[in-house]
Amino acid sequence: MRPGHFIAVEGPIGAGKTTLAAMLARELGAPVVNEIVEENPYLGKFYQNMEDWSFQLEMFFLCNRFKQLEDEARPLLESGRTVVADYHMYKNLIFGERTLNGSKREKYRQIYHLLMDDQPRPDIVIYIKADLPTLLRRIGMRGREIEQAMDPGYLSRLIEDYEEAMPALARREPGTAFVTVDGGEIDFVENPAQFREILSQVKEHMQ
Ligand SMILES: Nc1ncnc2c1ncn2[C@@H]1O[C@H](COP(=O)(O)OP(=O)(O)OP(=O)(O)O)[C@@H](O)[C@H]1O
Ligand SMILES: Nc1nc(=O)c2ncn([C@H]3C[C@H](O)[C@@H](CO)O3)c2[nH]1
Repeated sequence: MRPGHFIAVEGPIGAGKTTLAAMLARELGAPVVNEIVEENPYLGKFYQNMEDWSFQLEMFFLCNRFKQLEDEARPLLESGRTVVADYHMYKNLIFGERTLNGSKREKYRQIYHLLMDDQPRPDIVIYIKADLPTLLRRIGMRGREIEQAMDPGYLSRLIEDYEEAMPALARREPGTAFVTVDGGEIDFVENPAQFREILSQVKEHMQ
């Protein structure tokens, strides 16, 4: 059987990852792995006081993603299915490097490698980039209460972090296909032709 593909959608907060992952999964008849948001006990506290809560929050995301990759994605991929995820494991490092300092950052890096180095890695990554006004508008529209306290400066730094991290990931994993979507320009929700264009690029990499 042709082995399944592991497709990850990435980008800064509110870029449209979950939305695009669901649309792609539907078209490809693939199961989707979504990161856990609602049951996260630290996210609201973190947006009110990042310094106090960053380590707990990053560890929570890391452990949840480890469990999902291990328990959900791996068995599906091993059975030959294609899987779509609304995150790439590398996201943990992007956020961890931004929110953690000193010895906590170093400990977190070590735990990241311990947990993630032997996890299945996506072979197709879709990077949705978007500018600050677009992200702020979407986060506002989505209206998750806890996110309304988010510092726009944090979001703006994350946009820059992603702009550095995605090419770095591409260099580190030359076998991985990257599709970049300009989320400020391309509207895959409102414009079906633009969604089909993304889908056809993904399908090309699945040949
Ligand atoms: N291309 C788009 N056009 C219009 N609205 C969009 C578009 N993409 C996403 N949205 C809307 O923007 C909001 C954020 O989208 P979504 O939840 O998919 O982002 P995300 O990247 O998964 O966010 P997070 O980083 O918080 O997980 C949602 O309300 C969604 O309906
Ligand atoms: N600090 C931090 N580290 C992560 O690994 C991480 N992954 C997601 N998020 C935040 C963004 C959205 O508010 C919300 C949903 O994506 O959770 C994160 N925050």
